[in-house]
Amino acid sequence: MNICFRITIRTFAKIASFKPRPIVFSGPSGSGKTTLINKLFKEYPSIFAFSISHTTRAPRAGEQDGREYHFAPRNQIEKMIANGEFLETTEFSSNLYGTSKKAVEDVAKTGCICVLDVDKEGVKSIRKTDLNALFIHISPPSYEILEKRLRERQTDNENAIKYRLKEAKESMKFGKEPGVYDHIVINDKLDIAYSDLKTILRQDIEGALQQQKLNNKSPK
Ligand SMILES: Nc1ncnc2c1ncn2[C@@H]1O[C@H](COP(=O)(O)OP(=O)(O)OP(=O)(O)O)[C@@H](O)[C@H]1O
Repeated sequence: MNICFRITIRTFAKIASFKPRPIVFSGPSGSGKTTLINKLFKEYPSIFAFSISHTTRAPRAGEQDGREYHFAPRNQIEKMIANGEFLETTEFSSNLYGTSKKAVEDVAKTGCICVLDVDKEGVKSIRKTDLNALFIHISPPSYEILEKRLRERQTDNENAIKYRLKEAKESMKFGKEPGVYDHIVINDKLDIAYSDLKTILRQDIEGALQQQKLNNKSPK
């Protein structure tokens, strides 16, 4: 076999074999998940991507089916749930929301690392599936600092803050349960938390960057 041909086969084998694993972020509201995820997206715009969720809620002005969400009627989503097509679902303000396995696979197929931001129920559901994901818990340095950050964020009224703080206690307890999360990042000083996160994700990021280089070099 000619050497060039052998190298090409090896290259294609590499391209076919590498599939970035999804990263599941979870932690109390206000712990800094969005802040840290946004930093990853900013530093690695071609590496990380969100999957597109399904929802029964009506599209808002400017939203497009298949871009912000897959908009679908309740009976269709319920049928998909019954077929085991979802990794996790949740009901909020009388609307169903869910992340389908296909939506996450679609991201992996592009060579990007799929980012999921879910609550503890979502973590429990995804843990039960065969999705080879990495689970990261983002934790505030303390409950008191979490409360301070939620108040300073100024996005919620008093009732919403009280609700988030109540949920946070459960989420912080859940974060310490053995075997649930692969890593815990304490978000005290933002730069340090981000650097810790990048250390955890170093191999995933390098793998995806490598993959994208191979994809760009491969014959079209
Ligand atoms: N290390 C940090 N130090 C100080 N403030 C921070 C830090 N990380 C995040 N914040 C601030 O705390 C607030 C909550 O952060 P963020 O919105 O990212 O949390 P979240 O976990 O995504 O919350 P939710 O689940 O409600 O979306 C924001 O105002 C953010 O700017």
